[in-house]
Amino acid sequence: MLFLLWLLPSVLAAQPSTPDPISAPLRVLDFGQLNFLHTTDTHGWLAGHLQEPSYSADWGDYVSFATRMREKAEAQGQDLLVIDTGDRVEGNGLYDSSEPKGIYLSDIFRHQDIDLLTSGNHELYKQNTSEAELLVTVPNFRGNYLASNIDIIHPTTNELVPLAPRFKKFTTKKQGIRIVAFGFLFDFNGNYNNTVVQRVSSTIKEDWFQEAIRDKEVDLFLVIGHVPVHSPEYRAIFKAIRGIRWDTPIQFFGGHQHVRDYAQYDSKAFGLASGRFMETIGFMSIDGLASKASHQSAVGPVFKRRYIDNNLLSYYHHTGLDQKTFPTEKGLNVSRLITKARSELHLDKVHGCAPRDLWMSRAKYPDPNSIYTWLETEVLRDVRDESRGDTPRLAIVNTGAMRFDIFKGPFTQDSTFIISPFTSTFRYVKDVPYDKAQLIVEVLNEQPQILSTDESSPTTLGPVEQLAYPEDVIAQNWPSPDEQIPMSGPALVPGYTTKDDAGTDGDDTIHSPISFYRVPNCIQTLISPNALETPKTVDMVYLDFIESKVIMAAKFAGFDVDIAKESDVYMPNMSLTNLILDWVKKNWKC
Ligand SMILES: Nc1ccn([C@@H]2O[C@H](COP(=O)(O)O)[C@@H](O)[C@H]2O)c(=O)n1
Ligand SMILES: [Zn+2]
Ligand SMILES: [Zn+2]
Repeated sequence: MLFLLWLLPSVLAAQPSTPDPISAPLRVLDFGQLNFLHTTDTHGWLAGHLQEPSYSADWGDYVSFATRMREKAEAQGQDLLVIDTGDRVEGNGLYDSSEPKGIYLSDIFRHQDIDLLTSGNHELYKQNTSEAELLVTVPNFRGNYLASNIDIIHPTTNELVPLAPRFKKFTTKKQGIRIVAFGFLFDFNGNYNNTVVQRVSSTIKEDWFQEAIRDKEVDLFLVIGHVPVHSPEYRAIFKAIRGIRWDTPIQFFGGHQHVRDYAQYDSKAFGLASGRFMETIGFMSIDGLASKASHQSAVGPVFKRRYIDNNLLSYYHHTGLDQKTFPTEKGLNVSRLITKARSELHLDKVHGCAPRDLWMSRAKYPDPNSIYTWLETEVLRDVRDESRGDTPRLAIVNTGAMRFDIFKGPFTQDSTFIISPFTSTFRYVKDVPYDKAQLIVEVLNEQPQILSTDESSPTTLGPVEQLAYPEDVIAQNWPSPDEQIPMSGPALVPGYTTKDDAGTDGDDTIHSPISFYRVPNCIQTLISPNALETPKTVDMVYLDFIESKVIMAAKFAGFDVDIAKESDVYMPNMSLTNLILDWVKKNWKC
C-alpha cells in the first residue's frame, strides 16, 4: 500500500540550509513477531544531512523513532531489537573535528537504546580508536557489544583479550523468542597492531562457536556484523550454522559496502545491509518464529525488509504520529546535545564557497562535475615539498580517500571532514622513471573493482582500496533509468531505487532513479615546471594508506627498488584533508 505525503517545508526547516522538500510516496512497514531497526556505517553523521532533506533526521530523532517503534511493537505483543553494525567513526565533523576525536560523538551515540552492536574496520585503523571502543563504547552498551573475531591488547594489562563477548544468548521480552547472536567483522587486515582480527573461516571452527550453534534451545540465530551481506564470510557462517541446524531461521545484518542490500541464503535465512551515513534506517520483521508467547513451533517464517529514508516524515508515517506526538523527551535532548556539539566545534564555520556541485559517482569521470577531476586538475597541483623544490612529481591518490560529494555553496568545517576525514599523509620515492610510475598506476587501476579482498588478503595484490560501490553491488542494487516506477501525481524526488534479492520494493520512499558512474581505483596528477615536456624521472608521491599496494604494484610493474626502505615523508604532516582545505581557502571565495 502506498501513501502520498506532502512534505511540509516547515517540518524540515529546523536545518538551516535544507531546501524545501516536494513530495514522497511511501510504502508501509509490515510488523511481525520480531522486528528490527538497523544502522550501519554512520561514520559520525549523527546530525543527519543538513543539505539533503531526504536524510535530514538526526540521532535524537532516531532515538525518538526507536522508542515509538518499540512502543508500537510491544503494544501489539511483539518485540523490537535495535542493531548497529559498526563504522560509527571517521567521516563527519562531529567525530573528526574534536580533539581528541570522538569525544562529542560517543556521548551522543550512547543515548540510543541499542540491543546489539559490533565493530567496523574504522574502529580499528588506529590504536586510540579501538581503545576507545574497549574503554568507552563496550561499557556504554554493557553486554550488548559483540566481537566474535576481534581481540585487543588491553592498554593497562598488556594482555590480548576479546574486545567484547564473542556471542550472547537471550530471550525476547514479549514473544519469548530464544536468540543466539554473534558479532563479526569481515576478514580485515588493515587494523593497527594492537588488535587482532581472526579470519571468519577459522573463527567458525572454534569450540565456542561450534558449541553455540549446537544449542538446541534456539528459535533464531542472529548474526550481526560489519560484513557485506553478499560475501564469502557470511556465506561461510550461513553454511556452518545450516550444517548443524538445518531448519532454524537465521537473520543476518551487515554493512561495510555503504549500500542498501538484501541477501537470501535460503528460505529461512536472510541478510540486510542498511546503507551509509545515516541516510538509511533498515527495518526487518520476522513472523512465524517458534515462540514461548504463541506456544507455536516455527511455521515457514516470513521475512520482510524495508530501507527507511532517514527523515521526520518517514518517521511520522511509520509510527502514525505527528510533529507533536512523535518526539520523546530523550530524543529532543539528544538533538539539543548535537546542536550544542556542532556549535562548540564550529562546524558551520565557512572556509569558502563551492561554485558548483562536485560528485563522486553521480558525474562521469573525467568530467568538470567530477570531484576526482577537480582533485586532479586543481587541488593536487598544490602537492609540493619544500625540500624537493620543483622536482617533477606524480601525485597518486586512491579514490576511496574521498568520501562524499561537495554541494554548491558554503564549504564548512564540517565539509572538510565529510569529504575526506583521514589523517593519512604523503610519502614518496624519488627518481622513479616516469614510464614505470605510469605503469604502477595502471597496475593499481587494473585490480578488480570488488572489495572482497580489500585490506583482507596480505598475499595477493588486491584492489587498491574499495570502491564505494563494488561492481557486483552496482549490478544488483543500482537504479537504471528504465527501472523507474510509474507513478501518477507530482514528480518523484531523486534517490535510492534499490534492487535486491527480494525485488524492487524495498525502499520505503519511492524515488526517481539517479545515475551513478564508475571511477578508477586511483587518480594521478603530474606536476612539472615544464608542462610541455614529459619528465624522465619523477618523485612518485602517494598517500601512506596505499603504500603496501604501491609496493606490490611496483613489483608487478618491474620497478626494482625496495620502496619500503627507500620511501620517505613528503610534505610533512600534510594530510589530503588539509591539502584540500588549504586549497578551498585560497581558491573558493564566497
Ligand atoms: N586512512 C584511510 C582509511 C580508509 N580509506 C578508505 O576507506 C575505505 C574503507 O572504508 P569503509 O567505510 O568502506 O570501511 C578503504 O578501503 C579506503 O578506500 C582511506 O582512503 N584512507
Ligand atoms: Zn563504512
Ligand atoms: Zn567498513
